[in-house]
Amino acid sequence: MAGTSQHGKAFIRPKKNAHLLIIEARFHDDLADALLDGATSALDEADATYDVVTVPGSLEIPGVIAFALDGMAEGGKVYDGFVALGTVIRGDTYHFDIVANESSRALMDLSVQESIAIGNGILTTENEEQAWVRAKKSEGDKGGFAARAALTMIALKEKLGAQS
Ligand SMILES: Nc1c(NC[C@H](O)[C@H](O)[C@H](O)CO)[nH]c(=O)[nH]c1=O
Ligand SMILES: CC(=O)[C@@H](O)COP(=O)(O)O
Repeated sequence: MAGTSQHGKAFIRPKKNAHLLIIEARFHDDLADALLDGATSALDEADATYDVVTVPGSLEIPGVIAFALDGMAEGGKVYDGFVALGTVIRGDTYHFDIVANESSRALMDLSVQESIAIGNGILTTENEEQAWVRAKKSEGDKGGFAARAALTMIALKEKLGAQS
């Protein structure tokens, strides 16, 4: 896979034991297993804890983060960061563009407007083959990448003094 590297220097870990929410879309079930495997392995390795919420498709992921933020504001469970996992594979219609673009747009809006740490592990590929290369922990490990990106954002939030 072109451009694959561990990007090791880009990742840092938070000082605190972070607790994250993984939201996984299972529209493509087997690929979802692979992404989740990578993400949970990365969080385990960093001694982070996590809950997992499952949704039907990637378009539902940002809404779940919004629900969790509402819950936190009401005294519910606190999450230091979020990991979004899903796979969008191009079909015959414009639906691909809607799911791929809108899921990421909403994640970016949440990230910037709510000042929250999000790792975006939603694959957007032309076909299943491309998706597998990116989802497998032993290959592209995009689930692991998204989890490490979320931990890095939590650490940067700590470093820059933002309140969680
Ligand atoms: N086609 C894909 C979808 N589509 C489903 C939507 O995400 C959503 O669940 C539906 O529109 C109901 O609101 N989702 C994916 O994650 N991947 C796809 O390839
Ligand atoms: C997200 C997609 O593109 C796909 O699942 C939908 O396929 P289609 O455009 O053929 O309806």
